[in-house]
Amino acid sequence: MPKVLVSDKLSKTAVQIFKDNGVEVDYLPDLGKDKDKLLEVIGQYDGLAIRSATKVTEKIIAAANNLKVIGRAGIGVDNVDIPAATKKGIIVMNTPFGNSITTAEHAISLMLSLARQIPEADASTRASKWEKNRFMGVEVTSKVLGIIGAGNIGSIVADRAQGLRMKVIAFDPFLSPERALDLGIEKVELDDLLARADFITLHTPLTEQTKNILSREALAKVKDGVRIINCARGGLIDEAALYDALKAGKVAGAALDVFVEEPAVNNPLFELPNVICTPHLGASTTEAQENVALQVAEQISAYLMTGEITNALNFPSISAEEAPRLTPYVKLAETLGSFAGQLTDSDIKGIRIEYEGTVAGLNVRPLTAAALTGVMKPQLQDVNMVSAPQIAKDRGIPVEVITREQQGAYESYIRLTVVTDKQERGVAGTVFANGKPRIIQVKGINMEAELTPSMLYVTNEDRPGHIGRLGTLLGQLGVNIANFNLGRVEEGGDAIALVSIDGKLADDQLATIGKLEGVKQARALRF
Ligand SMILES: NC(=O)c1ccc[n+]([C@@H]2O[C@H](COP(=O)([O-])OP(=O)(O)OC[C@H]3O[C@@H](n4cnc5c(N)ncnc54)[C@H](O)[C@@H]3O)[C@@H](O)[C@H]2O)c1
Ligand SMILES: O=C(O)CC[C@@H](O)C(=O)O
Repeated sequence: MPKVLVSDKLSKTAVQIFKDNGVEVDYLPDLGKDKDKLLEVIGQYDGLAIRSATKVTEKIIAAANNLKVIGRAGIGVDNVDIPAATKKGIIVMNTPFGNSITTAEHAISLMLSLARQIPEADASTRASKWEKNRFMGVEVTSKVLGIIGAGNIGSIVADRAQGLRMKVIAFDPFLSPERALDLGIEKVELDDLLARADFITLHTPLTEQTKNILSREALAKVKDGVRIINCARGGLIDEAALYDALKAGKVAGAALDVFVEEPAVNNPLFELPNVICTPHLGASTTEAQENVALQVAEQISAYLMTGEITNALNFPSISAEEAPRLTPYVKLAETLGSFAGQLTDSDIKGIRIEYEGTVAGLNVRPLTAAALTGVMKPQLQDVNMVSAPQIAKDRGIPVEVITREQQGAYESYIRLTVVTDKQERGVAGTVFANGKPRIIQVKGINMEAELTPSMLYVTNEDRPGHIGRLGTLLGQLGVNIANFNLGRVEEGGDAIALVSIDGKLADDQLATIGKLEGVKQARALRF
């Protein structure tokens, strides 16, 4: 039974879902904050469910020898070292929609709080000051709201702001004009947004491009008296520059849910009266926390129990319907890769994978990942479908994928070609009705062979007596033949024998076979 650790404070709904799905679960909501303890125990788990407190660093991942999946109950995965997880073959998934409405509502709440200085007015009233003249607010109706990042949350904010009769403009290089039209918002450049917005709200992830998107220079370009809201990530605004702009009155107010350093305890911005702060509460509603806990537990369970992949950030999704249809082809692709990988000694210059017929209509990305796994496994023990594409990329191995409709006799087949300096070696296979992979062609030579755990691969010249000599030699070596498959280019040309044998060939047995008259190459293959 797979075992999952919940190391952050997730709704207990998650625990019940894991149990209902047959997954063992340890709910230790404070463990994530204790790096040393986490390092000590992580090796026991197949899955890890987190929010933002657990930092899944390279060191934690290195110690996570059984870990297959990390699930973030939320959106941002900046607390997970995704490249390290990918290299180790660990799926990283999030729940991209579960807290979007809640976060958008928090942004709107902060905007209205800024407009009417609600926190300060509240504090003053409780202090028995009744400062009715001090708190003069602004209306939001007809004001321009500038949204930076119009994705899931940004577009919900746009919708709610339109309900408040605001004019919404957005800067998002990935927002298509059609989508902007659908949302009823005006797509603008950043400088235009800075110059026109009465309120600016940020909804992008923190990336190299978005870091300090509200920099000192950008803040110098804003409309005087703008109000800024950040419910996305600390680091999108240059906090020192914001401090100066607030002090100078260039920015009338800022409402911040997120900070460069979190937990934020000594942030200079706290001194300013025109700043409203919340402690990263964007996703903190009962509804959102139920949603994300439920989703992450379902997603992790599905992956561990059935191989279904949803919302993975480092692997293509595989739906519950697709998973059973893909399984035999995953096996075929990995087997073809393994076949070619075991026969490849020199540097790989490229890999070509052709999908023809029905298989070409499936989601071929997992199949390609499986084929690459097969090719690389003989050289690298720790490679799997998650890490293989990245490893191929890191090693500069170009991977070409071709899909086409059925042209030949087979309803479906996959051909994998490994290109080296010396040659191109192609191997093709299909899946028969029993779901088992079968080889149908090797190096352009047609043959039909089922792949069994232990095989002998021999290339030779097609000469009379060769098969007899090979059979006799195997008998003399005490090797039992389970199946003998043959193919040749033409009479007297290159030929291949693919022999299923019982047990494993020893090195000296293989060397003896290699010396047999007419044999060009002899290899032991394991599947
Ligand atoms: N405060 C919280 O508790 C809380 C809760 C949920 C999400 N978040 C954060 O909110 C942010 C947005 O989440 P989302 O679900 O809307 O993400 P999303 O991926 O749906 O949307 C992000 C948008 O940003 C845009 N973008 C990317 N780079 C950009 C750039 N350089 N300039 C302008 N736009 C750019 C993208 O095109 C996309 O449309 C994330 O950082 C997420 O972590 C915070
Ligand atoms: O888990 C949380 O409270 C915050 C989540 C939020 O930052 C997110 O990116 O989803």
